[in-house]
Amino acid sequence: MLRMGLTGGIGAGKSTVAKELVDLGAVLVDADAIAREVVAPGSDGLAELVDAFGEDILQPDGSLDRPALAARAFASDEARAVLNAITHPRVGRRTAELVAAAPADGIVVQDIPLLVEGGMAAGFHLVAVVHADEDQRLRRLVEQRGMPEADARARIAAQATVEQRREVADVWLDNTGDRDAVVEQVRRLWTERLVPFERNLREGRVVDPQPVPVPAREDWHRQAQRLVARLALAAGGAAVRIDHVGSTAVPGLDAVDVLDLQITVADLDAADALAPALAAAGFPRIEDVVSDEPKPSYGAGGETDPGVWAMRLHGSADPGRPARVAVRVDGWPAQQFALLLRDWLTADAEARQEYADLKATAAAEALEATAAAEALEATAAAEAAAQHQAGAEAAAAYAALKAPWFDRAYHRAWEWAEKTGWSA
Ligand SMILES: CC(C)(COP(=O)(O)OP(=O)(O)OC[C@H]1O[C@@H](n2cnc3c(N)ncnc32)[C@H](O)[C@@H]1O)[C@@H](O)C(=O)NCCC(=O)NCCS
Ligand SMILES: Nc1ncnc2c1ncn2[C@@H]1O[C@H](COP(=O)(O)OP(=O)(O)OP(=O)(O)O)[C@@H](O)[C@H]1O
Repeated sequence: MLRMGLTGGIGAGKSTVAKELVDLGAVLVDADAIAREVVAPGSDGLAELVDAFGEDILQPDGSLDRPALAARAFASDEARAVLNAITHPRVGRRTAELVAAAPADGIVVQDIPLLVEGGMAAGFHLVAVVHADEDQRLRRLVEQRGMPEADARARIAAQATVEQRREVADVWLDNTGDRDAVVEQVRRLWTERLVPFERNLREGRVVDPQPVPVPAREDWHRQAQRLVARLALAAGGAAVRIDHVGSTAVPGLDAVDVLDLQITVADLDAADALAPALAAAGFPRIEDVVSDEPKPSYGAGGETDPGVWAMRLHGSADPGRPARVAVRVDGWPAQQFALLLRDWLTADAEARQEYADLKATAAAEALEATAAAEALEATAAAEAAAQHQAGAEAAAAYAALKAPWFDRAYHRAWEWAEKTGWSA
């Protein structure tokens, strides 16, 4: 089951997006609807609200007078905290029941207005934020919903900022245009990302990146932090630390668009025990990698023993966000070197340039191999197979190129570490 969190400020267009996703086949779990259910007449939720706020919040028929409660709740932070403390745990429990009842191969969309405020983002495979400018939202709420402007403003003031939502957004749905424009974005999201992501998740398959370096992207760091948060939640106490490593963690370095993450664990048994949780969170295991790491030809402290380069490798199942997750043992050379390489390349412009050149050469070779494969194959399936083969050849060519460079780099980086007093 793939779970996507859908959020956005009041009036941004969540319901509009959710409706389209349901039409496409998603299972919707709507937090606003559940929030109504848990305070329905006769519920213990409603009884608690009356205890806290008084009989004034009831209508003559005994049901909740929503405008009366809203007037209290959005007038003070304290009152809203009391309201949230009563409703949110109940909403959480009911949500869990509904999600558990969804089909195993379902794509579950959870529409949660307060996803960011509640710090829930890391619990989803993907978070989509619907965005419209504040004055646009106000206009829509006032004109189409008949909400008094002051009420709409009070709710906006009680919610997260645009910047806070950007932090958690894997997908940004722009609803500043007309309805058709956002619906088109939703359809593309569904076919290009959600459907293949769900299938990959179910089949334990990871996505491969395009093997071509792209200019360094400023948001790699932020994207990586979102994956780190997801991995941390999935790994729990087994993770000693989780870091963004590899080329995308070096500011300004052009790189293949695949995020490298490293989970540090106490030992390889801990790495193995983590595999099911990582797979369920969207990072299936790739294979047992014993020694795909650069092995220096000399060095102190056991670095030449292939055993201490052992790790477990996972990859992202999300077609929109290729990533590799190496699970390595605390203090072993490979775990230390991943952190050191990132910091050394960040500090040493010359080394960074050498490394960028190496990547560019490898990319040119990959392109040649791909072009040759395309020229040979006529059918789509054969082409896909040939592409895969070309990808493997390109990877092998890259490995052959990079091994000697890494062998030297390992020692250069450690020399730099000693000189500067670096520690992980
Ligand atoms: C205060 C209540 C009675 C007002 O009811 P009303 O029918 O006017 O609004 P409705 O429930 O349809 O919510 C509309 C929108 O208001 C915003 N909103 C609602 N509750 C909150 C809140 N506690 N904090 C910030 N914004 C909120 C959301 O954007 C939501 O989508 C109601 O919103 C409520 O019970 N809120 C507490 C539960 C809650 O937090 N729900 C939001 C998602 S779990
Ligand atoms: N692109 C659009 N153009 C014009 N009106 C829109 C557009 N998108 C949504 N609306 C309208 O704006 C209002 C708010 O949209 P919607 O109900 O989808 O937002 P929401 O985020 O679910 O709101 P809430 O936070 O109250 O649940 C609705 O009346 C909707 O019909």
